[in-house]
Amino acid sequence: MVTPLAIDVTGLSKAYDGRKVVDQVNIQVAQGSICGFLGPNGSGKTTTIRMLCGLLTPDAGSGTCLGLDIFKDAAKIKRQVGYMTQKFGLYEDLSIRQNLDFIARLFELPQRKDTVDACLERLGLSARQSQLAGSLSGGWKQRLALAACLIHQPRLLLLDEPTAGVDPRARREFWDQIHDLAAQGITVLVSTHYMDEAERCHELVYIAYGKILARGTEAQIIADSALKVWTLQGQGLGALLAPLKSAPGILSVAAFGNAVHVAGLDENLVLAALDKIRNNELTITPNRANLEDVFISMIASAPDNFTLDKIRTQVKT
Ligand SMILES: Nc1ncnc2c1ncn2[C@@H]1O[C@H](COP(=O)(O)OP(=O)(O)OP(=O)(O)O)[C@@H](O)[C@H]1O
Repeated sequence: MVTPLAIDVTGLSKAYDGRKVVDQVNIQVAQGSICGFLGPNGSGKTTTIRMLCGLLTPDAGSGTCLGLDIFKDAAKIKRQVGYMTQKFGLYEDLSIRQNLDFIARLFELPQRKDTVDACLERLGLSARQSQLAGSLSGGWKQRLALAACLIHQPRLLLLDEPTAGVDPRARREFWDQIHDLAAQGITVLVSTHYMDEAERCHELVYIAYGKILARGTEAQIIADSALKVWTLQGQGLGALLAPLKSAPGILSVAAFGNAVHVAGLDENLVLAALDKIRNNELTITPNRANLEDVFISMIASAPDNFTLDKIRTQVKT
């Protein structure tokens, strides 16, 4: 049986002041799947998410969220989607329970007290329910924010960098919750800058300069990139980084602990660059690309719309 799509949009576009910040974006996410939405700052993730949940009207495109038309049924979509914004959006001078009760009123949920109790219980917030939201640590604030976007039992969660600034343990607990929710059939589209979180997603979409550059599972994206990577270890690595970065054909040079990853698409060019710095102190071994190598290399080789815009303006004037 084919799993229905919770998100199925084509050609989504949005421009601000004549500049396309989301450009012909297609996203399909199967129901119950966790899709990681990655991309550098300003690449269009928030704008896309806001178009999906009906908060922003696309300039162009078509499609459905939860089977509802993103243009005609925006109000209905909003009621069935949980949207967690980048910034903590709850009332700091209300307690955890009061915040959840407030949201339950907004959604006009029946049996409000029982609903809030169940939500507190589900997110492990019952013992802290009287604590003011403003006095919570980052991890607990994030848990409350997740509770707030789950209270009306949405079928789709749109999470915009939900774990920014949260410690590793709280992040791990958060991701365990996300997987529990997906196992219950809830679909999740989550934007993140953390590669370990990307690895916990069922599938990934990578956007840069408003355009989707890659999609698929982690393994598919790495294989499709055809990126060649070598690992360098040894003395004096620090001094070699600058010359390597500027060598032709090198798309990414990154230190990982005591090793450096050097990546490029053209094996001959990378090997030529490595030959120039080769010495007896260095060990150079071919390696498997990781997601970070792939994404950094994609940015290095992607056309920068904003630079292009600048050039076009200069040409006109
Ligand atoms: N209301 C707006 N008016 C003008 N420009 C905007 C507006 N909202 C977003 N932008 C611009 O659109 C581009 C995409 O922004 P968006 O917030 O969608 O990126 P993002 O991928 O979510 O970034 P980040 O990872 O930093 O959150 C940016 O250049 C941003 O400055």
